[in-house]
Amino acid sequence: GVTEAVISPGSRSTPLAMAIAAHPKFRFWMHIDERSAAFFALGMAKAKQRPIVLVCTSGTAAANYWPAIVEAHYSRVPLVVLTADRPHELRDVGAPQAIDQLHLYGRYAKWFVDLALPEETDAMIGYARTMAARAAAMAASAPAGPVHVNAPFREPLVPEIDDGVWESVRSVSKAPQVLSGRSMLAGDSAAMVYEQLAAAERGLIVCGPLDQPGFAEAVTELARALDFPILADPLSQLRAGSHDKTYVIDSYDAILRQEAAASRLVPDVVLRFGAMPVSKPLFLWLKQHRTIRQIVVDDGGFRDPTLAASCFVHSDAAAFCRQLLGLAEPKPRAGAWSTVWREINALARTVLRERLPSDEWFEGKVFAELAELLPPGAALFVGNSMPIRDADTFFWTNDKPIRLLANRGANGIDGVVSSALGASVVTDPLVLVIGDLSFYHDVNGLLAAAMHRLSATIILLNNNGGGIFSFLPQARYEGAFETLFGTPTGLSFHHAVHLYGGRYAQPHTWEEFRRHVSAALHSGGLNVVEVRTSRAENVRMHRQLWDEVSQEIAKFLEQRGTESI
Ligand SMILES: Cc1ncc(C[n+]2csc(CCOP(=O)(O)OP(=O)(O)O)c2C)c(N)n1
Ligand SMILES: C=C(O[C@H]1C=C[C@H](C(=O)CCC(=O)O)[C@@H](C(=O)O)[C@@H]1O)C(=O)O
Ligand SMILES: [Mg+2]
Repeated sequence: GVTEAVISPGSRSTPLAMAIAAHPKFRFWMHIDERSAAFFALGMAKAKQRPIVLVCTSGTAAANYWPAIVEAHYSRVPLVVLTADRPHELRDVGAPQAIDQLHLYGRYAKWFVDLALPEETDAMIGYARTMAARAAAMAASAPAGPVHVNAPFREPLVPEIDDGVWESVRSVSKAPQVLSGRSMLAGDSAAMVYEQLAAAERGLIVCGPLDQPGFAEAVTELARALDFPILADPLSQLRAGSHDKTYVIDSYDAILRQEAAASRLVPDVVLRFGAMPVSKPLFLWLKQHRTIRQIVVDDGGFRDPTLAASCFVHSDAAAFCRQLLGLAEPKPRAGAWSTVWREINALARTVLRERLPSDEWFEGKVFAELAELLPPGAALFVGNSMPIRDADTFFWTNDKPIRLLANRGANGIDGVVSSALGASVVTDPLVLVIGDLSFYHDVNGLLAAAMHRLSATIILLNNNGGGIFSFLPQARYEGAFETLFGTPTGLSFHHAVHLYGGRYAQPHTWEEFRRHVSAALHSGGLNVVEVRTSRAENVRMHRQLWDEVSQEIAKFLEQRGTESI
């Protein structure tokens, strides 16, 4: 089932590149810069949810894959990394373009193999096929991630390809796991977890970054059965779509910044699916209240930075929801708990939406605008730093099926352009919202759009530096701040956009913004819409909105009286 590859040019990788080019079922994309190539493959694999092959030659070409492999490891994206290498006799003897590629990516690769040199015998061809199937299966198996296959070749490197070789390869499948009676693992997880959920008076479901078809329907049905509100991260795929959003809370980041609300809305139990959400107020709240019983459902590992989870369930998220639903007895709850969450959420969202500036530029407003502008079926790729946090606060629930993607494994500002362009191969139209330093960091990733005629609309939020640092304590150190943290570049990005054959626009009003984005969505190709903002103004407007939300919530709680919620 692996049929796509991203290949970077090299000589030692000739056998791999020519075999893939000749293979009747493979599609491949050439990418000259291996760092961008790896992020491009990452974005494609993230969107396809299937392993993508990377091919490069030996030397620092292979080393350039590193950042994307780290991101793939932490965001659980399947990659099969094929690095060509010198044969053993040319290793560590001063031969050209020979670096130590053994376990090059360390523990960031789920599996590593240094292949035997090729031999044209049935046994060795069988070995190669088994290694290929094993690599694909290891990359795809939960938790998914990158695998590294190091492939030494001797000269001559040009292969003689006989079309007869394309016979079916090995297959790998997985049967449902049945726990033995002697298993170290707890018994029937669903029954054990359901018992805790049913006993709770104040339950919450927290959905972190997850991208699993069917999960939104399953978890919202579970929320209704349990009468538990769902705190939905923008990357949980619960913010947009046709599923029931009655219980979906989308403004919890702003709500939990309000002390009175945060202290009165503490749950008894939290059932969390996937990684921790982006919201730092949510993370600090869960970490602070150690009485909350936290149950983490994940497809493996122990992702709990609060260090307070009492129970880990390794399972497919949607399947576990269905198991819990199978146990759920209709137990109508008074509804006060979920009602107050929904009322406060509606209040917070209304204040945020209504108090958005109508004329001034404000970075958060881009997400409120995109929720209206994006057509059903679009993908929204969100850059790290402020864009992902603004998506959390200002991309509210809506009924259009819009898929939200980001590189939240290691939260890097590198490779974001390339990852978005890789995803654009899978989902069209695709819009990327990215900051100026992140855009600068991977501007040469735009070559992929020119080389492969890709379509993507890039909304470049240019506040001339690292806007997020203005929200942090470092901002108080006037002297060093701009030099060490703001790092303004003063770059005019339209030159770069034109270098890669893109269309560039810089709107001066929100009406022009809407017109340029709509035109880009219809025209296809590479379009960059640059919005120039001020970091200082951005901080002021965020804080003003947070204050206004807090004041309105305080009034709401006062009206409700002091009774505990
Ligand atoms: C590869 C990498 N280098 C540095 C950082 C630290 N970092 C996080 S956000 C940020 C600034 C991002 O600036 P920009 O892309 O303009 O977004 P803004 O903060 O302005 O929204 C930096 C340097 C990082 N996360 N990843
Ligand atoms: C720039 C880096 O990332 C840090 C940026 C902001 C985070 C933060 O504290 C945001 C506060 C908020 O959302 O209210 C910070 C964090 O998550 O602790 C990130 O580390 C960096 O280089 O780390
Ligand atoms: Mg910036």
